[in-house]
Amino acid sequence: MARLTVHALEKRFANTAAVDRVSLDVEDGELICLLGPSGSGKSTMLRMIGGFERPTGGQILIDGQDVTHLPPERRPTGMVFQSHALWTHMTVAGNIAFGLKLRHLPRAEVRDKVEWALSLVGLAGYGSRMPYQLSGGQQQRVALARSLVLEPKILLLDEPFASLDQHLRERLREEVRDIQQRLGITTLFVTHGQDEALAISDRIAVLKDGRIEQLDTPDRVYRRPQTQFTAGFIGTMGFIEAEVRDGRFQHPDLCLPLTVSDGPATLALRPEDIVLAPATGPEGPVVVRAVDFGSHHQVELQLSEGERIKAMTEASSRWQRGDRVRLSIRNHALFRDGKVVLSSADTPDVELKKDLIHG
Ligand SMILES: Nc1ncnc2c1ncn2[C@@H]1O[C@H](COP(=O)(O)OP(=O)(O)OP(=O)(O)O)[C@@H](O)[C@H]1O
Repeated sequence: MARLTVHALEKRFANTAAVDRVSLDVEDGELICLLGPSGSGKSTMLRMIGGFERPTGGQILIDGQDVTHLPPERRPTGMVFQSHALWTHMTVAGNIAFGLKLRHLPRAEVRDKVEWALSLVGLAGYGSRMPYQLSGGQQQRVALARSLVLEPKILLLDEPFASLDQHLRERLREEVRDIQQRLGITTLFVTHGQDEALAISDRIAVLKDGRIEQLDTPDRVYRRPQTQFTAGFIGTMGFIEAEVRDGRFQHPDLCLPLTVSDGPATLALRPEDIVLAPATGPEGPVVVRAVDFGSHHQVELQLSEGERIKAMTEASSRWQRGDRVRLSIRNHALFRDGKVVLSSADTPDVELKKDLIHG
């Protein structure tokens, strides 16, 4: 068990800050996903923590010890990269034992630890195989075992399953989460997959342009996004722009009372927070696409001002292209200048929480 503290960590390449004075505390046994679009600085941050990239500023502490300037092999960290990078001329057991042999451990101890690591990743009995005799998923398991066998205090995973197909990726990330929880190992996991982050994290750090936009539990990142960027990046979100005047969001398709000051604002709606009913007149949003996903339908709507938003409806719903609807809204959030000014999930006001029907 260990605690990782990153303080004002910075990496500048010429004029750009790939990581821009980021501070982060990862608690004992916690798994934090670094989530963000391509180029947001996730890998650079992880590589600095692992010792593979030299910071241009800031500090990295593990259990209070400053490791900022130590080489990778002198840090209590284990890193797994996107490409497995196994030694092709060595057996699976040889790959896993390599780091232990550098530590000059007795042969019997090495053998026991390799067996332990192999069974931990579900590859008991595979020790004598060569890497080319394994599937991509099995090779990544070996890469994970090779890291874990050294019993690092901090596990660093850089998109470890990005090259695998979706089903395998889902299975492996669940296995990694199980192993991580069983060992109680403090972990940073880089991904640009929001599903992956939501599925396995204790907390998610949403990165944008080298900075943390929001650091929160998956539930809060999804339901209480603090910035419009986070709201749009995690899950599906529809945005509608209009004026707030006289305590109402002034949009022809929505009659929404809001307790915020007057001025332009952006309303954000999740598909599952929109309820559809048949329109009572010739006006209102129109269905432009209805897709059957089996478990539910997704209905794309064009609003009166031309905006498009998505609604999720029950599998039994029968909406078709061209249908006119009226909207009811459950949870919603309001943004101004990219920052949240109101989130109905945070509002104790019962009036705001009950369905609001177009009036
Ligand atoms: N060696 C380098 N030299 C110059 N710029 C670099 C170097 N490495 C990374 N960068 C830049 O730093 C920024 C962050 O890159 P980084 O690889 O950390 O992002 P990322 O979020 O991991 O992206 P991805 O998801 O595509 O891997 C990018 O703008 C990238 O172009």
